[in-house]
Amino acid sequence: MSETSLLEMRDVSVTFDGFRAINALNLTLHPGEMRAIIGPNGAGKTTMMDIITGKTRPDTGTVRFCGEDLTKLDEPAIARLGIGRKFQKPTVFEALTVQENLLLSLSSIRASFSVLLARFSGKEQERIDQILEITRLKDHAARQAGGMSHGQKQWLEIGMLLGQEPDLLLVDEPVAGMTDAETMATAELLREINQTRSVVVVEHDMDFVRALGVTVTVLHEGSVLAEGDLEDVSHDPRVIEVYLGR
Ligand SMILES: Nc1ncnc2c1ncn2[C@@H]1O[C@H](COP(=O)(O)OP(=O)(O)OP(=O)(O)O)[C@@H](O)[C@H]1O
Repeated sequence: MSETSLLEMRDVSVTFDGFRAINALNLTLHPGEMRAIIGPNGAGKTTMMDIITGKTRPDTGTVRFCGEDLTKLDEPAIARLGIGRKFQKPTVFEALTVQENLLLSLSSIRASFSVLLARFSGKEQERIDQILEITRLKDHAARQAGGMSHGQKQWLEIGMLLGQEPDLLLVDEPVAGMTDAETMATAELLREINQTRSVVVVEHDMDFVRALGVTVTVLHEGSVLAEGDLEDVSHDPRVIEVYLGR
């Protein structure tokens, strides 16, 4: 592993029933970096996230995070190392308030409904307030999560991920189904989070990816097809052929 990498995937391949979903994939993420992953349907984006989080084991190759070999660890161990994932569909506790959802997510508290009945410390309230601020949910703390808009639920779930204090956040299609204003606010929100944490975000929405202003990795047939600024990769004839020009 190079000294400057936070996450390094080398020659990673995985085959499902003879179909090679990830094919000699190489990816290096530097500490503090935010990376956008794009690519057509079936390119292997979700499978790549599954490999990083330990949900899928690669057939060959290495995956290192802070020097640790992730292919030897299970999902809870990888989460404990500091990798948190947000799936596409929000899965907040609808019957609880925004604040209660965040309280349950805090890494300092053992997630259990009994914590809702117990007193929690000023330090925990302080962290919840910080997360409410980052996720633009300060004015909604006492609202029931089920009554929030789709975009607000996504922000709450990003907030719940922050509650686990991961060093690296993996975020899967966060702006699908959002309004344009929510999409731009989400780009801003992730940029703020990226001031203190590393982020890998998979997204199809090019306006959102442009607003992130970060290096883009284009996946195609399980490999990296191109990498660079969105402007550069979007002018790459190979990328136009397989993805942007369709
Ligand atoms: N468990 C599995 N068993 C068999 N095939 C799978 C499995 N998981 C993924 N695949 C296949 O691997 C390929 C890559 O899928 P993956 O979901 O990683 O792509 P993706 O880039 O995330 O696509 P999308 O943008 O549609 O979410 C697809 O052809 C998919 O059908």
